[in-house]
Amino acid sequence: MSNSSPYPLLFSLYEQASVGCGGAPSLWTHPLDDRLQVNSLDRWKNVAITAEEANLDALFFADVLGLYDVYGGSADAALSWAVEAPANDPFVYVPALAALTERLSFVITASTTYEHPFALARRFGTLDHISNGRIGWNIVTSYLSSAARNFGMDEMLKHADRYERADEFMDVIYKLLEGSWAADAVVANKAERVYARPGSVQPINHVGSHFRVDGPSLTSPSSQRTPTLYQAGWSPRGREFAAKHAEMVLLPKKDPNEIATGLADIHRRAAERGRPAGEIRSMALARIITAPTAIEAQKKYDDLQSNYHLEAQLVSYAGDTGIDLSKYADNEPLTTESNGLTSYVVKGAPADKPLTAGDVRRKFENVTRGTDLLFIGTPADVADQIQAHAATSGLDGYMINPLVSPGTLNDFAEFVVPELTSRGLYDSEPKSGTLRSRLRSDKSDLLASTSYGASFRQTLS
Ligand SMILES: Cc1cc2nc3c(=O)[nH]c(=O)nc-3n(C[C@H](O)[C@H](O)[C@H](O)COP(=O)(O)O)c2cc1C
Repeated sequence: MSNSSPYPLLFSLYEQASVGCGGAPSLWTHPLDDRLQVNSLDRWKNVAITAEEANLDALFFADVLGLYDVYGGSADAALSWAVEAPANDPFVYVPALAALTERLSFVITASTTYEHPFALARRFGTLDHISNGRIGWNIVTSYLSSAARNFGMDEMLKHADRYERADEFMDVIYKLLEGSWAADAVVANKAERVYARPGSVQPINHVGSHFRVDGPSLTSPSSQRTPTLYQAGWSPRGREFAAKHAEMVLLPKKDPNEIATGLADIHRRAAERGRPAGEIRSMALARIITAPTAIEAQKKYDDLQSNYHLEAQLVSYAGDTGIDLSKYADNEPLTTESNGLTSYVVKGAPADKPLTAGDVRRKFENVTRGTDLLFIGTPADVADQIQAHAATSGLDGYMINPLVSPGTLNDFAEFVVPELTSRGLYDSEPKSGTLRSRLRSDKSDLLASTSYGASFRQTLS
């Protein structure tokens, strides 16, 4: 475990301002699902308030910047199935939701490939102020060619180039948010007629391969300064990035032993940079199907299965990986080359038997997908499964990936939270403070002194 005491576990809610949320792209068609209300703030208010009342740590917003137009060579199927479409801007929802809640934190996905670090630092700085430090950033490099074409590029950057740009992006963010305003910069004294000490606010004069930014930051330091940093790199380059920057890593795997090995590798890489294991917390996405009895839970599963559609899943797979299964017959061997989400490519066939399109289709035949972590059964069964998974994987917590909204969240709050609480696995006491202070054992609001980002404080303040 990454912390001295692994319990209680952390729990957040995974969402996307979309109808066909990535993890369950056809289940918005379920009669009880309310995702068609994506454009209504009331719908999001209900989600946020339920999450806050259940004492989840954070509401996480995934995001994409283009349509899923790989399957069948067009966006038709993605639009028809609403696969990660529409894609509203989470930055617009979060200030409203922060005003409607007091304790819940919000993690927003933002891309280092298509944002500009100066503008993003300003937006995060402002949001962190008005939410009292309840903001996290899911740092992504993006994987859709359609996004590249929306931002004036012919095709997306190669995987390694995306991470290289991301590293420089982070330097600019740290220079602005950690370095450009010293701790004593804001005086805010009406009698002396001084807001900020000019000498304590310094330009950053950043000149790099991708960005030229004079600075300083346009926002004064917020309680966290840099938002709490989430990241989900799994490739060797992605893990190196996580080891350098992330405070929360999201593991795109379900097998607890595979997760444990990946986590150990990230922690080893972090240790080489002087970062102790406890500085990097960890979560995986989890699906939960629960009801008071095992028979009712199985009925819920069957009901979800009858509203699940393989084609929507294949549209999602095509967008994630760039591999279009509509072009392959079942027995055809499949490429596993990807410039997209390399870790999402279904692999695993022995060398002498290439993976076929049929193998991948079969993997996605059921609603819980062969690739996803599922906890199913009575509340006690689910708690047993979570406990066993956490003990083997070493994860600090789970991000609930709703199958049906708001049903999955309501079931978790009603059935699973009391069971986990009674076992000491869930902290159901209302928690206040910044997002970072909730994740860190020392309760600090600021980046750890051993983090790479903190090094920009000394050089520039
Ligand atoms: C829980 C989770 C959430 C993710 N959310 C997003 C997202 O919202 N937008 C995005 O572009 N990528 C998202 N990703 C993809 C990651 O940012 C990353 O590209 C992926 O895990 C592969 O990393 P790798 O290329 O280093 O293997 C997510 C991954 C995970 C595991």
